[in-house]
Amino acid sequence: MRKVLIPTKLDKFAATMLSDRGYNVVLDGATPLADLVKANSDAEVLIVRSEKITPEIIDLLPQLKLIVRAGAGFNTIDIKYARKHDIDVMNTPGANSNAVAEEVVAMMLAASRHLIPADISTRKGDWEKSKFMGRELTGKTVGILGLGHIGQLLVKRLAGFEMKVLGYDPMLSPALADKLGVELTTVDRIFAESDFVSLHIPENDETRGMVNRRLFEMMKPGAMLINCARAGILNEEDLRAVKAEKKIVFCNDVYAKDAAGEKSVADIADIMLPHLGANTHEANFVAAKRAAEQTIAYFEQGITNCVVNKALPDGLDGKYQKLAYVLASLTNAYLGKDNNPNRIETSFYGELAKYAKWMTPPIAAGIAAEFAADQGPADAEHFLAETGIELVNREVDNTKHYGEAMSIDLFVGGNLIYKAGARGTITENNLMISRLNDFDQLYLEPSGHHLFVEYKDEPGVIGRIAGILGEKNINIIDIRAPQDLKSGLSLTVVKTNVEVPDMLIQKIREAVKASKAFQFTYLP
Ligand SMILES: NC(=O)c1ccc[n+]([C@@H]2O[C@H](COP(=O)([O-])OP(=O)(O)OC[C@H]3O[C@@H](n4cnc5c(N)ncnc54)[C@H](O)[C@@H]3O)[C@@H](O)[C@H]2O)c1
Ligand SMILES: O=C(O)[C@H](O)COP(=O)(O)O
Repeated sequence: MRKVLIPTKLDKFAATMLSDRGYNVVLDGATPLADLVKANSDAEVLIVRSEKITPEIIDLLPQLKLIVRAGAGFNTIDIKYARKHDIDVMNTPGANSNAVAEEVVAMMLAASRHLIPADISTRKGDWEKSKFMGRELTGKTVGILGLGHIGQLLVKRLAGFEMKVLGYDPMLSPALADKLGVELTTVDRIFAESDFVSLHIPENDETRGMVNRRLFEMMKPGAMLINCARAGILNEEDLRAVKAEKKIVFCNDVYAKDAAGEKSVADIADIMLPHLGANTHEANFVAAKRAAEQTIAYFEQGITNCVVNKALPDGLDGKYQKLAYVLASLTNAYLGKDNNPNRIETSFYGELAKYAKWMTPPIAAGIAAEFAADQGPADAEHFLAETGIELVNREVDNTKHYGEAMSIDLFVGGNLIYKAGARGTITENNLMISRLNDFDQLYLEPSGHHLFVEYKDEPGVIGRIAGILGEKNINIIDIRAPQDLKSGLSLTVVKTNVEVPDMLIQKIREAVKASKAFQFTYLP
């Protein structure tokens, strides 16, 4: 009988459902986690909420196969360490999102109408009506960073207030944004134009500290900032530095540690709650039910679609997987949408060679939008085989001294082979593309919008490209122009402040007789 340990205050429904199915369940939300784990070292499943699951805790459970986070955020679980020990980690996406969306609306209203201080004052016997002059939500602008389960529901819950909704989420399609009534825009514009900014992104290596002074300084005076996501995404010191001057109203639900005691944000938070976002009977029940259902489906049907650490080998910097994605997607764009690759050849130099299989998911995602990069290597290999794409990992020559670099080449066709390829590495902690096709020494940082123009080398071409962009007020941030001496071709890569419209690309193509002209925008 598999043992399931639930060392948290989770609705009893999970324990009942699993016991009925024949699992041996220990549910105890009172005993300290370490004690409980030591007393149940034969557990194969751990179902948790925000408890910190460290390598020490994992080491105490030698038979552990699955950790289920009954909730959304899994930043409290060492998912890489779990992967190293072949332990899958899953969350229960969307199970508590309505509770959080409603909490955000409650905070917006409570802070706008001073409900908490007004209650305290009136209870005391004071009558401070003019002190508590409020503001209305209706007709104002709300900016939402992260439009996943919670962000999208928040848009729906706010519909009655007829607000203008600005949003930023690289994974939200323009079509869905349109349907929701969200104007997709930049993070900067969200902070500059919103009366209310609500954060709904996960905490990870990319988002930690991203909400910082630069953004706070852009905020409108008196605007409200709501953090019901994670403490780590916001730089508290930066907020402290500008809060008074900008009169930012700050509502907060999340802390570095979920525990009693003084809170460092106490001096800057206008409302602070003890991580109440998911704390409703309804959300607790749904999260419990989903955790139990997913556990049963995992062991009895092999269903792993909610596993969040499939593509995470211990010891590999995740930036290399992002690089693999960037190289594959850029190379695929170089081929053009009418040329689908049927063979991928890869070279992994230096230490990267031992992580080759872990690059397959981001490569597959880079060439096929329908494949999600967080799937595991086996899923990716299966997907490529099903799609008819051969994957070849080449022997590499490490005497080239490329360091930790990778090349990805895509091939189209049978007899008449058409190919595109790129090589890249990480330098000074940034992604860098060093070769595109046979254009060497490119040294391009893949971020923002790039226009690629390939043409037979002749003087004056870069000037003509710059002139056409300038006529339309498109600003050039950077230009690279390597040559391929063998073919006599040149490549001009222009980084622009905005996307270059198709019509302008066509004009450039004709003006410089380009063999190739396309624009590419990298995901952040
Ligand atoms: N206060 C609470 O009790 C509570 C409850 C649930 C979730 N949360 C937190 O809220 C977060 C979001 O929850 P969710 O259920 O909506 O998760 P989700 O995974 O459905 O949505 C997160 C969204 O953020 C987007 N995103 C990731 N990085 C981004 C970036 N740099 N910029 C913009 N968008 C980015 C993703 O594309 C995704 O759409 C969780 O990770 C968790 O930390 C807090
Ligand atoms: O990420 C989540 O799901 C929330 O932060 C809820 O956390 P909790 O289950 O500890 O309340």
